[in-house]
Amino acid sequence: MEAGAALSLQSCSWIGCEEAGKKYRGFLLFSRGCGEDKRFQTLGLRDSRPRVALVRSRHPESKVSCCYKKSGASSAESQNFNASVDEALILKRKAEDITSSLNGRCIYLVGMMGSGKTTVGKILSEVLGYSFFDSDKLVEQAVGVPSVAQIFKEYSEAFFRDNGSEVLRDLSKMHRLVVATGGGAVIRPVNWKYMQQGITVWLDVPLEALARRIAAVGTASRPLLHQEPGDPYTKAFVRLSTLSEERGEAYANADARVCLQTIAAKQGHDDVSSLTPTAIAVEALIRIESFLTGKASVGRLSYLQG
Ligand SMILES: Nc1ncnc2c1ncn2[C@@H]1O[C@H](COP(=O)(O)OP(=O)(O)O)[C@@H](O)[C@H]1O
Ligand SMILES: O=C(O)C1=C[C@@H](OP(=O)(O)O)[C@@H](O)[C@H](O)C1
Repeated sequence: MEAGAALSLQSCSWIGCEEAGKKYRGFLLFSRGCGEDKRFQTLGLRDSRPRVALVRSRHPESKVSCCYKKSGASSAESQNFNASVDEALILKRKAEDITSSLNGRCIYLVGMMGSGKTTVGKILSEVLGYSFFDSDKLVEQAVGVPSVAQIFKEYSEAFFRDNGSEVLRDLSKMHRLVVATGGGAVIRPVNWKYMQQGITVWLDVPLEALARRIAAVGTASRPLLHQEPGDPYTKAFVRLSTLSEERGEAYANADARVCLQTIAAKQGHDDVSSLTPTAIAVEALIRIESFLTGKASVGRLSYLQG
């Protein structure tokens, strides 16, 4: 289903699209003209569980964003995500270059917690004229619990992962979406089956940078980091190291790899913390283009066959 079909249902209405007609028959879709974090709404109960549906984005038109102010950043991490006008133009041109070969296929961003899937995903969605979804937020909506941490606590990690798979399955039937997946989505082979309906992109960020970013915002929203002792940076670094070892092979299954160290090297330095999300988004488009033109693939199916 074209996401736009669902997205075009701005006000209170019954779902009329083909897929919704089959699957979500009889559910009332409503939109309150809300902001970007409320582009999806819980519908109603089917199989005794709430479902999600897409509603119109307030900003469906393609546009270039070049300034991102982080909220809640510590002074050490405090920075404007200022992309230069050049970067913003390069991003726009690159997006125009690949639009026709993308042909509406969805983009699934995978990577460790804090790798920038949400931040970069929003930029990509805007410049491509796609809609953006965070699969964890859709799980929260579907379960009716406001945070992933609370889902882990009240139910279990397995319950969270089951719901994550259902969300990915539903999204895989749609087009023109950028999806920021949860960092652990890659561990379930069935999720790859869903994500490979579109193009998967791995944001490969050094552990030190991940831990720095997570320490800046705290570990409260990331339940897998709660158990470790120590200060937020150490907690994050220790746990992320183990997770990264466990998952390295899984991330490498992505169609395109965006390696921050490589981008920094291209820019003539080795400091990944100076890379703007826009520069990372540009690299993502370059890698997607290489994948589409058959010039590069990190290894589709290798994880599933292994
Ligand atoms: N390029 C970047 N440089 C510095 N900080 C970043 C960058 N990209 C994202 N961040 C910050 O890192 C944190 C995690 O980013 P987020 O996009 O939420 O990651 P994910 O969705 O992969 O968990 C956020 O505080 C975000 O502002
Ligand atoms: O790596 C993981 O297993 C997880 C990553 C989190 O998502 P983000 O990658 O968006 O932080 C969230 O799904 C949950 O805390 C588990």
